[in-house]
Amino acid sequence: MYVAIGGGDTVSPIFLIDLWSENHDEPSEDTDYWSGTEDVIDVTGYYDPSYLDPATGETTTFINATFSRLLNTGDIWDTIIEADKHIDINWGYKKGKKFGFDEHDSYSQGRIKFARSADNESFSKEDSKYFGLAIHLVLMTIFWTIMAPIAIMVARYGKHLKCWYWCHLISFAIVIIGTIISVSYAYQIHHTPTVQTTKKPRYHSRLGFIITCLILGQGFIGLICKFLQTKSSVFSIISQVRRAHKAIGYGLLILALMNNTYGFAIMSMEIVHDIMLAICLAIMFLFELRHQLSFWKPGFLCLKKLPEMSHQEAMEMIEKEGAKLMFCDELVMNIGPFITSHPGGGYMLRDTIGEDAGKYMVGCSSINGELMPYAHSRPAFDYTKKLAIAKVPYPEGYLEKLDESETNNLMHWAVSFQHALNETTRLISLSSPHFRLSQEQLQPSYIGKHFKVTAKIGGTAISRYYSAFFADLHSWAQELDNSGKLSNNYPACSEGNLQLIYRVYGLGKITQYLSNLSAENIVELKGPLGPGLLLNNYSGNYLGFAGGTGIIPFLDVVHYLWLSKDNPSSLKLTLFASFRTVEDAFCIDLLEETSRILGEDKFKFVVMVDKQAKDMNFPEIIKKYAGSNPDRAWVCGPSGYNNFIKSLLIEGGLGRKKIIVM
Ligand SMILES: Cc1cc2nc3c(=O)[nH]c(=O)nc-3n(C[C@H](O)[C@H](O)[C@H](O)COP(=O)(O)OP(=O)(O)OC[C@H]3O[C@@H](n4cnc5c(N)ncnc54)[C@H](O)[C@@H]3O)c2cc1C
Repeated sequence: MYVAIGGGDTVSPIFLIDLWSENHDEPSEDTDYWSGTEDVIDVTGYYDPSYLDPATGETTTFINATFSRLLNTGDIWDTIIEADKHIDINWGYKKGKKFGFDEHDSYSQGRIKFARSADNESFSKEDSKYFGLAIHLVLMTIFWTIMAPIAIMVARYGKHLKCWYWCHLISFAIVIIGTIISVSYAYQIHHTPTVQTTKKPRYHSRLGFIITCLILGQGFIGLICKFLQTKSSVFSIISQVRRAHKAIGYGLLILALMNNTYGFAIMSMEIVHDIMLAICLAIMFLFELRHQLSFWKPGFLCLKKLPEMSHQEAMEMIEKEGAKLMFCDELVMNIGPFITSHPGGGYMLRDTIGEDAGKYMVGCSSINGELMPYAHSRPAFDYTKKLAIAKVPYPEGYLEKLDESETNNLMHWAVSFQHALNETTRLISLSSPHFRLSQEQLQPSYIGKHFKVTAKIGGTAISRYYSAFFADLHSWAQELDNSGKLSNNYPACSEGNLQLIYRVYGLGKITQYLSNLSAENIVELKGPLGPGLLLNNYSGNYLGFAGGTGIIPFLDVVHYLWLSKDNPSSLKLTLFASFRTVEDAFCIDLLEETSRILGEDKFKFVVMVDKQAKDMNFPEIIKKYAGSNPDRAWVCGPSGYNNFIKSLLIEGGLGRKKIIVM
């Protein structure tokens, strides 16, 4: 209930009007509302603008107003006054002739008790309700304009930080609990029947109610999301729950910021709110811009300061210390703190420790081959830099640099020639005026490394990886081919040229691009990259599993065995090669003939084409070989194939650390 008291600039009678307002807007008369009645009765008193205060002897203004009102008027637009209980009262006044609500010079609030006896009367200048609502406003501002955006930004931009999850969880736990308490408190001190509420308070309370219900659910979904990311390996469920959590989170933030707008408007403090909201949105916008465009790249700058670490050293850390390391091109990443934060689920990273993740990042492989390959976004590539703990130097001597100013990060090689090994498989020979492939004796550590080919296709840069090899297939075939049995379809390797073999896919982006290149066309390359076979010396007993073009890294091992046939060497390889069709197979006669001449105790070669694998009970054979305790097993093929072989090897008793998945 408002009671407006009006007067003039001369000693005059006063008048009072019974008004109602829920917020700090101009109130309307009760009679303007539905079923409202004028309930101020028996008004007497006067307004004296030059009243002589007997206490101070000074002239001042004085209002004397006496009126009656039933404690319970029965009008829903009047507060029920309970006798002997404190109620809140606000007042404002102004000097001047004009009567209005927006020009009060002074205002304040307090508490008053309408007492049954004089002893019980009380009045104090303090308004508990106003104070309570002000606290609610401050808390909601802190929670939703500061803490919630920080918690969201930590989750969006800080997943590489160890503490991000706890920051997110604790911040939101505070926001959730704080909101529920503050909203309940605000409702307790300010519950008003819906029919009495005007537009802004009504929207404010309804939105507040929706937010309070949603935040509890959101907290619960957040915990489920974390549980699934940590424990589950069902990608579709993880991704749906994560998306729901994200969508509700953003929705909640928008609703809460809208509701803060109403809250501030009710308190007539729009300007404060607008400034805070503008700052909050500007900060969020800048962070997002940076995230999307990477215009400020601390990760990139830090890269130069990273210590160097070889693939071997990183693998030792994995084996001996249980470090959770992974490679991405030249970077060594510590993915430990990130495992359960990976949007696709922690299982994806757990399964690929020790592997080069570049293939998953660029979208030419998917985990276990179960999903469609997914080309990661630019921000995801930035994460690899943030997670990097070291940089692998390019192997010295692999490529001879003819021009020291050139870098392996971005090389341009020209096509010398392309040669069809079969209907779908091509050998491409590349030359460069700035680089030459090593002509020295082949270092074991070079074997199995790959190069990254990048091309702009349809305006987008697409990258794929291709294994390089050193063996000169032509002279190898000639040396083997005493009886003229070989197909002799092998091109001679030009000195210093880089050789890649690729299978052309009908819809394959990069293989279509490569197959359309002619002599002298330029190919953009980065490399050599990847751990390769991690061979330290030419000794040991190894198992090799090659799926399709996965046979390429093994060519150099077998070629070494061939070249060293007259020297005693303790290197032994058993190689299983699988092809989908006979037409897909290549270099088979070369490897079979080498095996026949060297003998199976040096190089055993088993080649299978699709159905053959079933006929010969391939899984049992793999398990048997795994049980023969080789020094290491190399698995190189599409990710589905790799995963299949890896699990059979583990089932057969070979330790995970002995299996190198390429
Ligand atoms: C370390 C490493 C080394 C490698 N070495 C070699 C190598 O030496 N030689 C070699 O040939 N390959 C190699 N690969 C594989 C190579 O990187 C490419 O994945 C392969 O050449 C296909 O690339 P692409 O761009 O032509 O095909 P992509 O465009 O990636 O398509 C691949 C296949 O998927 C199909 N496909 C694509 N998109 C869809 C879709 N939306 N729906 C259904 N099907 C689709 C295509 O038709 C094609 O059959 C290697 C991979 C890795 C990780």
